[in-house]
Amino acid sequence: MSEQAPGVRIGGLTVVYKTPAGELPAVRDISLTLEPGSITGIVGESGSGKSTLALSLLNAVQPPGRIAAGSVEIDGLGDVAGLKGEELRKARGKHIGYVFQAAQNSLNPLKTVGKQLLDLGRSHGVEDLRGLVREAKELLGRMGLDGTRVLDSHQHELSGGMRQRVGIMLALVLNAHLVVLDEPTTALDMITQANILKIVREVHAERGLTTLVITHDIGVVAEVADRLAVMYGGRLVEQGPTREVLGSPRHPYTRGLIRAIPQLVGDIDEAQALPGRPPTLATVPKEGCVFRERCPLRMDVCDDVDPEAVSDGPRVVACHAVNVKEHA
Ligand SMILES: Nc1ncnc2c1ncn2[C@@H]1O[C@H](COP(=O)(O)OP(=O)(O)OP(=O)(O)O)[C@@H](O)[C@H]1O
Repeated sequence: MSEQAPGVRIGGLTVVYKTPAGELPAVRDISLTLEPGSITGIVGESGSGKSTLALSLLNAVQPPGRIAAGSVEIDGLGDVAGLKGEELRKARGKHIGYVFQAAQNSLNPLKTVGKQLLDLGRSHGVEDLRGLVREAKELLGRMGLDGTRVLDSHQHELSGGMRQRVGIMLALVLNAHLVVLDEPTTALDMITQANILKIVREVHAERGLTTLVITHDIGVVAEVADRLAVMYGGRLVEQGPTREVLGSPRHPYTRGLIRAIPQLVGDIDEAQALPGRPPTLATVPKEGCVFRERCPLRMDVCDDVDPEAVSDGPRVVACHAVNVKEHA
């Protein structure tokens, strides 16, 4: 892969998990482009399929899950949905930096962070291991940690927030140009969170990265992302430039998500929780719109016909009610 920010084109991606009721889709027919050099945020409530989509970028969906259809084209790597074995292992880490959702718990409890860093470097053929350690310390220092101390520590000696920052360091240290951050700031207090998001933005700009941030917290996306994609029940319901989507959300789900956030609404008394609960794999409707059970704009057609994603300039919305209104 080139030393520049790669573009990523996800096309018609469907990922299923095997369940007692058969194989059910957690991600269904999703198409999404990550422009080179952009930060894209994916938001949605728990269970909407965000992590499954992110894992597909590394072809790392584990059984009982599998990519059932579609492609994930990454510039310089080709369709990673078709990569296997050694090729795939090399692509991970070196080309794609990844912070897993449970970053606080993903370190090896028996080895110091420094030893794990060296293992990571060796397994990706890094020759200048001293340089790697220097880089790791620099990144940890920027995130407000004492790099030397952290590298000498075992997992149990670090707080959840410190482990999370170690996870971010490990995702960035190999100089991958595509970086996927799954809930990068969940264990952090507000001030540390703001600081980490600032560093994510800085490193993104300095190194020329393409970055994907997965979060249930729309405030995080508002803070960092150029583009925003909203997932519900395994479908992408709305996407567009972050400012436009947050400023004038079109899909009723996006509107509901935004109305539920006091910081974005501007007044805690105005914030209204989104009624109802998101579907699970077993309850997500197989036909029609996945959001209809909670939708204030529900129409008859929503029961039978899955709304198509309709583009309007940089905005894309999949909703019968919105698209009828705006294209009438
Ligand atoms: N290993 C698995 N086996 C069966 N179902 C799974 C498995 N992993 C995830 N799922 C289901 O797939 C759906 C999507 O899960 P996923 O973790 O991708 O969502 P998410 O939006 O990232 O949610 P969260 O923020 O809670 O992680 C959920 O209904 C989840 O229960």
